Amino acid sequence: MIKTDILIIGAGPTGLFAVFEAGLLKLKCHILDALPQPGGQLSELYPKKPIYDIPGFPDILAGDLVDNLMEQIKQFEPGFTLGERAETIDKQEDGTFIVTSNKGKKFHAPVVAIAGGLGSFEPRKPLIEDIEFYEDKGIKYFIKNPEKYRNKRVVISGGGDSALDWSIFLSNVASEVTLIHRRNEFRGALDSVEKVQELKNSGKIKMITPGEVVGLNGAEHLESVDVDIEGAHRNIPTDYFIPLFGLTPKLGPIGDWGLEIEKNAIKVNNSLDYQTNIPGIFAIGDVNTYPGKLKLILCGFHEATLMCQAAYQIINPGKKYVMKYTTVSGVDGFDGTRKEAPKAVVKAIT
Ligand SMILES: Cc1cc2nc3c(=O)[nH]c(=O)nc-3n(C[C@H](O)[C@H](O)[C@H](O)COP(=O)(O)OP(=O)(O)OC[C@H]3O[C@@H](n4cnc5c(N)ncnc54)[C@H](O)[C@@H]3O)c2cc1C
Repeated sequence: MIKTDILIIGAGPTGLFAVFEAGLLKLKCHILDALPQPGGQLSELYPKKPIYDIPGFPDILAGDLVDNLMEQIKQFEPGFTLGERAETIDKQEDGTFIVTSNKGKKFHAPVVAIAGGLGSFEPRKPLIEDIEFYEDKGIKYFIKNPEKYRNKRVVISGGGDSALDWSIFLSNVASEVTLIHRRNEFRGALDSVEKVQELKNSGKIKMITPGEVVGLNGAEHLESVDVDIEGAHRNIPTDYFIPLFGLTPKLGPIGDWGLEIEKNAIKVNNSLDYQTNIPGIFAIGDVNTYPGKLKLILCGFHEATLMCQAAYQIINPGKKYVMKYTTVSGVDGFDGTRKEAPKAVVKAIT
């Protein structure tokens, strides 16, 4: 049994930053994630994409943000259990919780913070015969490492941001990019649509609209796709077919924990601390919902911060906590490290 102060379910940016904020309050965290690596959507869906709305970073690659968060929390020595899914939760008589993973591992904590994001990632798959046969033999639903596609022929289908953004990105990597969408209009950001149009005009990508991939060919590996273009059929030789039709959000087992759920998200009390209808269980980041909710990384950071303050009160009932700036108090890592507050600042404020 692993014992900790806060069990965090989900190692996305929200869960990772919660470790830092908890550490400032001298609370220990253990993180459980179904994926084999930390970072949530950032590592799984777009590690090589720049993010432009992280305060203080004019731009930062998603993968680098995850690396930075891991570096920032190292001093608080969080425990990690990766590649295991939180399956069940049992409330104990003393109000604490025991969470059990799908592999039978048990975690005991007075506070559980669900930072499960979209839940388990389930790509929307097109209904094409034999599609399962070609999975990992030329069909990909996520792009993890764009280098895999260097000098390869790629067919992307979809009409949203992912399809547009990856077509733009891979136009500089792949030997040939063909973007296929079943309508003439795209749903993505206007500047991405314009960029794709420019790339098409300059011959850097091919575009087929309206069109739909309806058949897959190849003996051992995908060799070509059949496209229906308003009733006419065309065969396009390709090494990879990447249907980017979005993800079906699935809360998974957490959906059966007795939490109030609204549209696949966990309802929380946003005016205070992101606590759910079960005291001691919090939901932070993309997984929660409340009036005005924005699914953004920086909002997850904020929610994690307030959640930790409330967790402190549950773990240390009646103990008063006075918030101090890190510039004033410094940071005492659990690993014995100390980041000193600058002396001049301490003097000016105390
Ligand atoms: C293509 C794309 C581009 C984006 N660009 C931006 C941007 O520019 N700026 C921005 O602010 N946001 C952006 N976002 C949104 C941003 O990625 C999310 O807001 C952010 O990832 C939410 O973080 P999170 O930690 O709450 O959840 P997630 O990142 O989704 O992480 C949740 C983790 O929980 C785990 N998990 C779920 N259920 C369980 C379970 N039962 N047991 C164990 N583990 C579980 C999952 O495996 C996952 O690792 C983008 C999203 C996408 C898809």
